Amino acid sequence: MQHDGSGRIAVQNLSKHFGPVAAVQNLSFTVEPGSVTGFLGPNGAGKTTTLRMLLGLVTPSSGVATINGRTHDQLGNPATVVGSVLENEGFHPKRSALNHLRVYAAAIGVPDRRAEEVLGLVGLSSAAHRRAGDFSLGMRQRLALATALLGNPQVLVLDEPANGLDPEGIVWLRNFLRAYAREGRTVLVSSHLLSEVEQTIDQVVIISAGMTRYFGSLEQLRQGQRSRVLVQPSDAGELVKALQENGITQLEPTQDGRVAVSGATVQQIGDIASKAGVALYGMQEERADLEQLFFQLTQGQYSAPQPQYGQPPQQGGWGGPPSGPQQQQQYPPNYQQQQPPPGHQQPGQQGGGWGGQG
Ligand SMILES: Nc1ncnc2c1ncn2[C@@H]1O[C@H](COP(=O)(O)OP(=O)(O)OP(=O)(O)O)[C@@H](O)[C@H]1O
Repeated sequence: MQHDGSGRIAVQNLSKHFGPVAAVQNLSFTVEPGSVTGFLGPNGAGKTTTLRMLLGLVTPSSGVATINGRTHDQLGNPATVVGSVLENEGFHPKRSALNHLRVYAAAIGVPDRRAEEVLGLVGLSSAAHRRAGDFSLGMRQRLALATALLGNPQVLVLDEPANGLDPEGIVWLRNFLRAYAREGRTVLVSSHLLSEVEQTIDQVVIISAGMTRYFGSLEQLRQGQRSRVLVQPSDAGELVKALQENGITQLEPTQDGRVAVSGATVQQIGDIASKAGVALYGMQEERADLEQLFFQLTQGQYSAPQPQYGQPPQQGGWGGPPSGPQQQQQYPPNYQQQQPPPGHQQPGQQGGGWGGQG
């Protein structure tokens, strides 16, 4: 069947329920060719389920996931459009790497010589005649990637590809994926660790509890990092009151007894404290790194957010009622970017993981 050849992945209002478990809830995002997109979320966020729906392995409860404007079953010979490596894919342990690839090459109708080519692409030529059962985890991942590449696909979907790779392997994979994307192809890489893929990806889709939390460029996410000031006052209650009276309301107690103030400069805080007669014993500016931000965006899946000042006091005024764990994160508000940046205006998409094209 014809498809539009765009290389675009589109996920639109995708949901999947397993009995009472809402694994994926109304996810929408798009992944464009020419860049590496990270598909990020904590364990159990719904990444694998989303990727499996994209790859035609799980039927959505509602919504649709397409590649080139088509669902997986409409792609004709899918291995020539999308190569994937999903978790826990096995190889016949006694078969050599080359023979494994030849079997798959025959299955998708590509010539035998392609098996040798892809072994070279993933740096496994010297192990071509070794049994896959004797491979290390890193080598098995390379072999899975080689399998995914057999059909020379326009789209590559990898589930947690860095698992089992040594540092050298991670650098190699990073360079490989970036070069692949530079050829105008689409690369979607899932991970539960932002730090693991931060240097590889340009775009990012962040999900938590089956819902989209952020979707856009990594650069934009970086620029939006919120800084805060950690203040050690003589009287926390008085300082909080004074700041709130001056319209500064993003205040949280820290575990070490300080007050974390967002949305105000050191100078503003100092001036307000001084006018209120509150002595300050120290102020420290803290800039959230990307990993902290990722955690903030996704932590609602398992734990209640940090307590905040300002709402009906509890526990001596140190704990306002947090938003519930399943709510969209409130921090920072502009990160709930359901509106993608320019070039990402299409409704929904998602991607997959390490899935050797079977
Ligand atoms: N076949 C299934 N039957 C029942 N529940 C399932 C099934 N597959 C996934 N789930 C549930 O759906 C939710 C999302 O799981 P999923 O594997 O998609 O998350 P994930 O983000 O890929 O997590 P991880 O990083 O741990 O692989 C989890 O609560 C999981 O237990």
